[in-house]
Amino acid sequence: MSSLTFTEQTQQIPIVNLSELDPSLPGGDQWEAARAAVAAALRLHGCFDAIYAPLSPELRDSLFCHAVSELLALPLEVKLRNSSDEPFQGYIGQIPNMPYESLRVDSAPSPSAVEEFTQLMWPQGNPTFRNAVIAFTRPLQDLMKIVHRMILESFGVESLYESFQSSISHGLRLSEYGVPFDKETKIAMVSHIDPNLMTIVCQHEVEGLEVKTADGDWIKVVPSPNSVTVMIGQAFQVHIVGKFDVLDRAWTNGRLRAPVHRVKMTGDEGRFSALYGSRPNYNSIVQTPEEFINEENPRLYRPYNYTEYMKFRYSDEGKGHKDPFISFCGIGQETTA
Ligand SMILES: O=C(O)CCC(=O)C(=O)O
Ligand SMILES: [Fe+2]
Repeated sequence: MSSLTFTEQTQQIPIVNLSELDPSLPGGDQWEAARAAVAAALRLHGCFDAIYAPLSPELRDSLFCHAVSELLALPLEVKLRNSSDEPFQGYIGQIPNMPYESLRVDSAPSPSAVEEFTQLMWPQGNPTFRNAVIAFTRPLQDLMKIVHRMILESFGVESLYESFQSSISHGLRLSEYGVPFDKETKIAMVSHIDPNLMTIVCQHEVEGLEVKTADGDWIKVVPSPNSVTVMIGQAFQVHIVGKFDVLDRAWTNGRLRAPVHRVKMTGDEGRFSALYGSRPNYNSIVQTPEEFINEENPRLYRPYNYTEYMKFRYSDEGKGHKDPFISFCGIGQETTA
């Protein structure tokens, strides 16, 4: 018998089937119906579960049953080679009271980038790992293109799609969670909003991801072998900004919201997840397009340098702010530390 409460069991994030769609062939009844469902889900929750058949259970198995466990089992000094000048863009781990480790394959599924990462970890080569990462990430890249395009279309700015795509970078983060040290809260990753544009989360068997609703309830995202979870990040919120979408990220009755989420592990098993993310290019400026600004919707965020924001967000100074994002680029909004 499950120990979940009635409320937790009955709430779930929307599910949208995008299996039959091709990012380079937008349009048609099926596309438009799916786009309406995606737009509604992102307005309400900032996320949804995408069923996407090209990401087959076989591709997921070859990533999680072999590649991820082999990577995370490497000695620490090898994993530390996955370094980056930008905060949280390479190896993450060794955080006090947090049994969590994670590495990032920058620019996956580009074969040369994945090969470079593989060589860094296994100088003798590891074609099985490289191929599993490329095969797993390719459909995720298509899925992300579909959702990016649908978002721009749903706001009538599809003409910005090509320039938007060329202003962003991608990466695959592979993570392992041990059983949380705090047996009471069972929190494995504290609640947060992703700073990037979009994250697609693939949970492997063991659940943990939870998303906060506008009413403040936590919804458990149950892993399924056929779906992945698509989430909006803060930078997209700036691109597609809503008049009311400030400080508390309240339900805006309109535009998109970047959802607050966390990882909570209730069982006694470890957990793997893979996150495919898009973010603005290194040192690029994130700016709400003029198309979204008018008298009723004044600019809410100053144009900001994404890399500089990442540095601020994770600095001692940034951590002291209630909402480092608003402090960094909010216009006329509360900035109290
Ligand atoms: O592992 C997960 O399910 C989500 C992790 C997450 O939210 C993050 O790394 O930002
Ligand atoms: Fe996150």
